[in-house]
Amino acid sequence: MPFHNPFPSQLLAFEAAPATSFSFLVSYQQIATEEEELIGMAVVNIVKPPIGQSPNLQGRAPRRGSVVVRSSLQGAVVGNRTEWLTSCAVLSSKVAALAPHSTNGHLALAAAAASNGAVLDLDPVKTINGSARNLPAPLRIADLSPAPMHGSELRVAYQGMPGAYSEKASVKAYPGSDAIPCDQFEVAFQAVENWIADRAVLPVENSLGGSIHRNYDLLLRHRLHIVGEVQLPVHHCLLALPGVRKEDVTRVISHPQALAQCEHTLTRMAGLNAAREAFDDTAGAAEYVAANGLRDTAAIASSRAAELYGMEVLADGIQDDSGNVTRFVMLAREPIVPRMDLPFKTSIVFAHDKEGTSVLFKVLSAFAFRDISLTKIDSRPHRPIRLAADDAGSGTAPKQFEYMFYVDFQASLADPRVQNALAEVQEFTSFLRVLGSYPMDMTPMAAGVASSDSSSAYSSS
Ligand SMILES: O=C(O)C(=O)C[C@]1(C(=O)O)C=C[C@@H](O)C=C1
Repeated sequence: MPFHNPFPSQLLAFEAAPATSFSFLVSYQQIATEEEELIGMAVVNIVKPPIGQSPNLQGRAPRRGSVVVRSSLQGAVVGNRTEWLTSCAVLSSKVAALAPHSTNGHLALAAAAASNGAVLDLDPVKTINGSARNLPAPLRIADLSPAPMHGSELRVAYQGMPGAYSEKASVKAYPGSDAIPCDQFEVAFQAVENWIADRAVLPVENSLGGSIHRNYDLLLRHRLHIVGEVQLPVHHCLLALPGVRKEDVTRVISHPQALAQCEHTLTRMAGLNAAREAFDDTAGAAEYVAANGLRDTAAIASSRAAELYGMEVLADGIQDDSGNVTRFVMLAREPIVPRMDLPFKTSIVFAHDKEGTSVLFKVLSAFAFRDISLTKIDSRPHRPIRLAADDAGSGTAPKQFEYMFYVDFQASLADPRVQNALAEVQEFTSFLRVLGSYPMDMTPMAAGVASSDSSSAYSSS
């Protein structure tokens, strides 16, 4: 798999074939010398046993570096698709958490599997004194099969664990697809870039918390295209282990956006006096409380997370505003063909290297004079952002400027008004990139299906 390792350790990516097996790439480190040194990477393959059979009955002889075990997760492994995905995510996060602290990565991976019940094949990739990591892997017959073209086979990467709102958004965007959990936003981007997933669905803004800046930075750093949007009503619950009362809780953990969206309600909640602590994602917070048997900690997450991780709902609907909505974008390797017969939105980012506000005024005028409505404008302070390679080499890359401006407007790139406006904008700016032109999510907030990339067979409309 053509990976470079941007992270110091841990889980790098998932490759999901949930019907039969589940693979992910994990790196682990030697910390015995107190210096964190990468000692290996492994492709870990969890094999799903046939229903009703235990793993060691399927004729897979345990090989060197493999373990065949039966224990607590076995029931989930042979259960339905959701349980299978959940157990893959839980098991892989445990392996990723365990491996870096070991002086023997193989043993650590094996031990993690043994404690969770699965057949685990370790296929180590040499990294010490060897350069296997940098050599291209030989093509296999499976690599030549065409990319999946039907909704049921579409692989959609999202950040978080099963039960996260991003998972729900992925399912809303691409009904019938396989949702692939990723531990970080960057992993979801890489999963699409490396053909492990076909799409990524990532949150970009929330009606209470505002923009999710990390993803705007990543949009600029990577070369994926926005091919759709989906808006999801977010209904938060306060979850705790069965029998725990609000009075027992001293700590509430969740994704920072979720904590922000519930801040006032938590402060006013009778019987609750708890510190807040940030966690990677809402469902991950619930799983952490459950897995560690924490009776003094509650998590803010969805009711689905409560079901998945065996938690009880202490309080329901705790977001500060009942109209709490998060907007997600769908990302793909290729842009879609913009259309004029559907309500379309276009997202751009630009920068300028001139002093003052006149450039911004001129850019906005280019849209205003053509009656093009803006739906969002946001700015990010300039930091030394690593741009996608072809932006950096184009000669239009930003040099000295103070802000990157992100603008969404309600029109298609196929519209001549938009093409004229962008031609004008390019004259005032030192950097301009169209992030995508895509169908607007017109579904009523209560339920329904999003507008998705209309050029593909995955279209949900
Ligand atoms: O943690 C999750 O469940 C997520 O999907 C992430 C996220 C976010 O990043 O904003 C998504 C929707 C909610 O607004 C809260 C959290």
